[in-house]
Amino acid sequence: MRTPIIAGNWKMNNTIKEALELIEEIKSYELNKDVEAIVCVPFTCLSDVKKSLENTEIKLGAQNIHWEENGAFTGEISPKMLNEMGVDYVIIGHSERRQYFNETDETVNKKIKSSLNHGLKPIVCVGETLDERESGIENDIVKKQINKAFEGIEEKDLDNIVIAYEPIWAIGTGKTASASDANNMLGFIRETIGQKYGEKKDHIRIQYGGSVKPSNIKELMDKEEIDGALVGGASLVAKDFVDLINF
Ligand SMILES: O=C(CO)COP(=O)(O)O
Repeated sequence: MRTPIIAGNWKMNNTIKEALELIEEIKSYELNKDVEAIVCVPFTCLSDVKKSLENTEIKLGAQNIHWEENGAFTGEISPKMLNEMGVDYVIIGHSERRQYFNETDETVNKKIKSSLNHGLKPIVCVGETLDERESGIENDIVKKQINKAFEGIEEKDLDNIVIAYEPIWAIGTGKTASASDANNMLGFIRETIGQKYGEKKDHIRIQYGGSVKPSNIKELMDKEEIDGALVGGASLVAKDFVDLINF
């Protein structure tokens, strides 16, 4: 039985003051304890949000990481630094980072390994563009992303990794993959993991992401392969995020 997992990706939103207001509002609601809830906040808010999450079950996530522990990498943040701040999860390979910041399958792989070595749980993002889907090559694209991401990753680490399938054409566009399309792709991802790790494939949690809202969460979560959601826009509104956790 895989624990459902709802993660909010705040992206580049919220000052510290705004972040604390949002967390306070989320905390004012009763949350389903059977669902793992995570907020992935900007680096600048990590420390304050961590304090505000004390005595709650909500986990803390970051949105990126460098694979080295330290060194001449101006503007980057290392796993050691995130670890010190009490971060539990880190999003790796989000399509916005692949598109705007030269994230590649190779750097995604290095970041996953480094996160695991420092006790951080990676949320590994994969997904195809609209062009790729219309050309019918979405499975090939996602399979390649998964295989590269998991190169050199040991079976014992699978319990600490989450995969997020986010078709790029569904992010922030209001277009959601249909629940059955999403379910099919997640099943395909699980099979791809199974080709490498056998039965362990049933342990790994796979999220869907892309215009997830309170109005479509139930249909998505009812699907067998969908273990949770990685949520952008709706995670910035306290009541919506709470409704997603309490789907
Ligand atoms: O990119 C996403 C989460 O990482 C999805 O964003 P939206 O939920 O705003 O479509």
